[in-house]
Amino acid sequence: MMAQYLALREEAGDCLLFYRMGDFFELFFDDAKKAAAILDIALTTRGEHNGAPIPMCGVPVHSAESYLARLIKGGCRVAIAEQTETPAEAKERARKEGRASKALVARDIVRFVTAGTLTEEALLEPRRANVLAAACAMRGLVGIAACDISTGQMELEECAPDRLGATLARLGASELVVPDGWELAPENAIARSGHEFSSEGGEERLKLIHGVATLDGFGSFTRPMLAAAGGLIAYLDHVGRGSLPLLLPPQARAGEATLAMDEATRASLEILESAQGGRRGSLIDAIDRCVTGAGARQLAEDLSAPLTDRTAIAERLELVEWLHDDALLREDLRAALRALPDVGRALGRIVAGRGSPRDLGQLRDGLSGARVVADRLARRDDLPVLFETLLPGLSGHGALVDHFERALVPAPPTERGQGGYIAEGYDSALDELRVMSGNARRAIAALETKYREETGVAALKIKHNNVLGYFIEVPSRHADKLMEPDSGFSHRQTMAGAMRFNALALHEEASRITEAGAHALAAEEAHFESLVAEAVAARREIARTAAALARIDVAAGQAERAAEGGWTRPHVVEGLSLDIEGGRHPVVEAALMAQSERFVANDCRLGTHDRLWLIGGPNMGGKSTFLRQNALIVLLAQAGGFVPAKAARIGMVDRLFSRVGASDNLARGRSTFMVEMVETAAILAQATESSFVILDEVGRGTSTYDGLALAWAVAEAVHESNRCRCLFATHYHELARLAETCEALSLHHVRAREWKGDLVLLHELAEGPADRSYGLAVARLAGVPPKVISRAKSVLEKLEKGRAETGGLAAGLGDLPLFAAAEDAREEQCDTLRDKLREMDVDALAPRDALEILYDLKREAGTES
Ligand SMILES: Nc1ncnc2c1ncn2[C@@H]1O[C@H](COP(=O)(O)OP(=O)(O)OP(=O)(O)O)[C@@H](O)[C@H]1O
Repeated sequence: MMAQYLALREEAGDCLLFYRMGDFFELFFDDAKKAAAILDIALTTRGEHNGAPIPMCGVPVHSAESYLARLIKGGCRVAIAEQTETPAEAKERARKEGRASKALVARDIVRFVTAGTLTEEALLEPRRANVLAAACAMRGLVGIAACDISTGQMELEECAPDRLGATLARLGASELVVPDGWELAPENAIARSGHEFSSEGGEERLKLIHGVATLDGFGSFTRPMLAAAGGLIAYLDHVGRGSLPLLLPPQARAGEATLAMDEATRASLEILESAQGGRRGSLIDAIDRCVTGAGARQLAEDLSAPLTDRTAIAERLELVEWLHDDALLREDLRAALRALPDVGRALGRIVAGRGSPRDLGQLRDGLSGARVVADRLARRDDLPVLFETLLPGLSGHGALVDHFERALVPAPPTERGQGGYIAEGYDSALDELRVMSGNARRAIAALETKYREETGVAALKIKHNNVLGYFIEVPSRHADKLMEPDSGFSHRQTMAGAMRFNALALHEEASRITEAGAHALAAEEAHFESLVAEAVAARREIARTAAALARIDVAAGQAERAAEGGWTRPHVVEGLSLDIEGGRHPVVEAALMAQSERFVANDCRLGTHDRLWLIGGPNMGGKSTFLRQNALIVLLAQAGGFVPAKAARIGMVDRLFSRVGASDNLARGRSTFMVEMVETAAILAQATESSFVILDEVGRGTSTYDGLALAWAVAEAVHESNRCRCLFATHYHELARLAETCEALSLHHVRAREWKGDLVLLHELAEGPADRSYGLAVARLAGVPPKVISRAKSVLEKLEKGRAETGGLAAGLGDLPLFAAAEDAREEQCDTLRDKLREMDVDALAPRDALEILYDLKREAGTES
C-alpha cells in the first residue's frame, strides 16, 4: 500500500492527496499535518515509515465537500484518489495474476479540486464568478485567457506587459496559470510547462472543442491570446484528468473597450470588497439589488469592467431607465426572475459530467421561466434596443423544455443512485418495472400476515437491510416454532433477543423486487444520459438564455436601486468635462442613513479650463468622500447604471486612477510611503488627457518638506503633462500658491465652523482656499486629553509665529519655474553637452586632453565638487 500511496503522492504534485480508504478519504505525512491544522480535526498516526510513525488524518466521504470547501478557502489544492475497483474485483485480479497475497484495491487520481475549477454548488459562492486565468508573454505582449467553468464563459485578451497588473486585478481570478520561469508571473501563480502555452496548440484545441474549422466566426484572436488559451485548456485537461468542463466559444476582449483601473485603484475604491475584506461596506454591497446569483455575478463583472463605448453604455442605460420608469413591470419581472434557478451553473455541472437529476430539473425550470419572461416582454411595443439581442436568447427552448417536463418528476433528487427522478408515463417499460416491484412489495406485506397466522407469532416482522436483504424476524422466545426442521423457514442470524429467518416465497418475491429495481435503475440511468446529451448539445443556446436573464436582472436591480435612492440617469458624452450636480457617495450615504443622518450632496465641475481642483479643509471634513464619490459616479455611469446625483454629464473617461489613503503592503516588503510613491508614479506615467484621477494627500507619509515638495511637483506634473481631470485633496496650505501659475487649477475647500468652541463640520464644498486646518479641534473631538491639546496649542502658536517671520514653508517658491519650464531648461543644458560630445574625436585625444575635457564637462553639468 505504501508503494501505491507514494506513487499517487508523487503524481499529486503540490496538491494535498485525498486517499480513499472505504468510507474515508485519508491524508498522510505533511498533507495530514497541513489539513488537520486548516480543518481543525484530530491528527493521529498509523503505522511507521523509515522507523517514524506516519501522521494521519481523515474525513468521511459523505461530508467531504464541506472539508474540501475549507481547504480550498485555505489556499490548498486537492487531488482525489478514488478506489477504481471493488475488493472483490481486486481479489479476482490477484487470483488471475497468480498472487496469493492479500489483494490491494487499485486507486487512481480521478480529479484535482482547485479554486479555479470548481462547479459544485456547495463550493461556489452564488453571487460571485469563479475565474480561472492563464497568462503568458509573446512578441512583447501578454496574452490572457480567462474562463468561469461554472458557467463556461471564456474570454481572451492581450495587453502590454505594464497593463498586466490592471488586467489581472479586473479579472480577480481564483487561480492563475503561467509558463514555468516567467519573470512577469505574479506571486501565487501556478507554473506549468512552457510547451503548453503554444498558440498553434491553443488554436487547435479551441477548434476541436467547438467543432469548427476556423475560429473567425467567434472573433479575431491574436497569437498571444491563443497561446494563453492553450495554457488554460492544458491545465483544465490536467485538473479534470482528460475530461473538459463546459467551455463556450471564446470572446475577444479589446483592451481599450473597458475603463482601465489598476489594482490600487480598485482596492481604494472598494468596488467588490471593502478595505477590511469581504463584501460588506463595498460599492457592490451598496448597490446590488439583483434577485438571482447570475445577476449579481454579472453586476460584479460590469463594475469590474465599465465600458468605454458610448453606444453600449447608452443601450444599458436605456434599459435601466425603461425599468426605472415602470415600477409595475419591474416588480413583475423581478418576481419572475427571483423564482428561477441558476441555469448557467446547473449547465456547467452537467457539461463537466458532475450533473445530477436536480440540475436537469433546474434547466427545465429556468428555461421555461425564461419563456414566461419573454412572453411578458413581447407584449410591449416600446422595448429598449438591447432587447433585440436579449429576447431571442430567452425563448427557443420549447422542444427541450417540453421533453424535460415530460421526462422528469417535479422535484428531481440530487442523487441519482436511488432512481425515482424519471416521471411516470414517460417510459411504459419503466412504469411496468415499477409496477412489478410495487406488486412484489405488496406481496411481501401479504406474506407477513400469512406467516404471522401460520406461526401464531403476532410479533413476527419482515424487515430489510443492505446485508441480508429481506428477512423474517421474531423475538427469540417465539423462535422455536420456526426452528423446527419442517417449518419452511431457514435460520439466518441470531441477535440479542431476536432471531432472523428466510423462507422460499419471501426469497422469490425479494428477487423480483431486486431484479425489477435493477432494471428500473438502468432504465432511468439511460434516460438520464440522453437528457444530459440533449442539454450538452444545446449548451450554447442555454448559456445565452442564462446570460440574457442575468442582464435583465442587473438592469432591473439597478433600476430598483435608483428608484430607492432617487438616483439619476447619467449622460456619458464626448469631450473632457465632468459635470456632477448634487453628487453623493453611495456607501457613506447608506451608512449615514442607517444612523438617521443626512448626507450633504456636493457638485463637481471639471472641464478643459478648470481640470484640477485642489481641495483643502479640516480633517474629517469630507475630502476623501468627495473624491471617491466622483470616481464612483464615473464608474457606475460607464458600467451602464444610474448614479447617486441630481444630474451628471460625464466626458468619457479612458482610465480611472485613485490614490486614496496610504496603506501598508508589508507582505510585499514595501513601506506605506513606498507604496504611495509606486502608485503615484504609475499615475504620472499612464494618465492621459481623457483620464480621471483622484489623489488624496500625496506626500503625507514622509517629512513635511519632502511631502510638500513631492505634492507640489506631482500636482504640477498632473496639470502640465498629464492634463487629465483631477481632484487633489491636501493639507498643505502652501499648495494654494500653485493657482498663481497653473491656469487650469482652482482652489476649493470643505467648510467647517467653530461654534462656542466646538468644531462643526459642514461637509459642504466651497470655492477658495482653506483658511486653516482645525487639526487640534478634530483631535479634541476624537477625545485626545485636554492637557495634550493645550500643549499642542502652545507648540502650534510657536510654529505659526516662526512661519510668519520666515514666510512659511513655501517661502522662496515664488520664483520657482513651472514644472515643464524647469524640464525644458534641463533639456537645453543636455543639448549643449550632447553637441560637445558629438564634436569630439576620441581617437585623436591624448590622455591628458581627455582628462581636461572631462573636467570641463563636469563643470558645465554643474556638479563640480
Ligand atoms: N458629504 C457628506 N455629508 C455628510 N457626512 C459626510 C460627508 N462627507 C463625509 N462625511 C462624514 O465625514 C467622515 C469623514 O469624511 P472623510 O474621510 O471624507 O474626511 P477627510 O476630509 O478626507 O478627512 P481626513 O483629512 O482626516 O482624511 C465620513 O466618514 C462621513 O461620516
